[in-house]
Amino acid sequence: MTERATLGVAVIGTGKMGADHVRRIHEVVSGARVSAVVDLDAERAKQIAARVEGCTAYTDPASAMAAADVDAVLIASPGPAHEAALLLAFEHDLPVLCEKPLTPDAASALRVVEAEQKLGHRRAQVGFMRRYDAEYMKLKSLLGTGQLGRPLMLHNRHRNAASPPFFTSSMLISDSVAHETDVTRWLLGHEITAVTVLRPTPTANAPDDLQDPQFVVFETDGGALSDVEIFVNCGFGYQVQAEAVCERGTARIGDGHAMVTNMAGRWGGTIAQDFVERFADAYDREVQAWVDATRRGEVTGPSVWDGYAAAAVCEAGVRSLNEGGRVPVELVERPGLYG
Ligand SMILES: NC(=O)c1ccc[n+]([C@@H]2O[C@H](COP(=O)([O-])OP(=O)(O)OC[C@H]3O[C@@H](n4cnc5c(N)ncnc54)[C@H](O)[C@@H]3O)[C@@H](O)[C@H]2O)c1
Ligand SMILES: O[C@H]1[C@H](O)[C@@H](O)[C@H](O)[C@@H](O)[C@H]1O
Repeated sequence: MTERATLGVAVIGTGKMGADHVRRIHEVVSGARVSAVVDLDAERAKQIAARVEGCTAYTDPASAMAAADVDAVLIASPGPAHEAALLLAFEHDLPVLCEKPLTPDAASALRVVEAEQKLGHRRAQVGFMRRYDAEYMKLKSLLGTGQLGRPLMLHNRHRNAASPPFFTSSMLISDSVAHETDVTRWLLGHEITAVTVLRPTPTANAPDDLQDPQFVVFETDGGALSDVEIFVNCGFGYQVQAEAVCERGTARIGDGHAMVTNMAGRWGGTIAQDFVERFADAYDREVQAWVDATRRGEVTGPSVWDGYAAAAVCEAGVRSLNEGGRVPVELVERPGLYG
């Protein structure tokens, strides 16, 4: 298959993540250029477009996707807007990189799976970027060697310095723990079969009515347990850690000891302050891999099925959060398109 010339990408949503992806495609990634940006906020779209020569600002995704210089779409609008943008991209048969979550609930995610199946070929990759993080990749490859034996448990910690004003208790699951649903499925190669969410007394540092932190337990069809401490107003920085406990040993990532200093009777390092800093390399690798695959006419990386499975697990998690107890996860049969 011949490689396409430079890929013209439309970035939909130019907030924190979308603006960072525009910078990435413009300055870091090879083989692509930002030919369009879309934001409901016209002023914001114009400001971001002005950073890239030849980039047009739009306020609606349909006009951008119809433009002659748009070959592919990167969706970075909020989760509830993803379904409409994905279905529109499929109508134009355009390749898509869609930020997580695929959609915020299982029914809408399933509609996306069905729409892609109708196309008859994979078109979209979901932005579960931890699969491209050097530390997670090392852990995945170690588990793959079998040296540690069968994984029994996975302990995950996911801490944000502060949550944005629009964050709700359900979003700790559907927006944040969405990452650990994918990490658990990907690292262990198991499906998650049930979710239990426990509610410690909230921190006084979270906005009123926000259940923060939460403690989540996943059960898997391979008999493993994966737990997640999700704490989005920890105050001190951005931390993502994982420890696999296996039959013959353990392996841990995310301690972030890039440099340790000793000074004035103390030792220590620094903690990243947000995801843009902590996962910078992973986002670069993810977007480059998407551009390269797209130019080869392929779709690789986390699939729409992975996005649907994560949405179904998160929906069960939100039910457990609101109603209490253990909630089983029901998935439809996996279509052949997803192997
Ligand atoms: N992979 C990661 O680590 C990571 C990190 C942060 C955010 N995200 C994801 O990226 C997406 C965006 O998050 P963010 O933090 O940048 O949000 P944000 O609120 O900073 O930005 C969203 C932008 O989208 C615009 N918008 C809203 N609805 C739109 C629509 N229908 N069409 C076009 N534009 C629209 C808003 O005006 C805003 O500028 C979310 O899905 C989020 O979960 C992923
Ligand atoms: O949308 C963001 C993003 O996915 C981050 O990676 C995660 O740490 C945050 O909790 C979430 O709100």
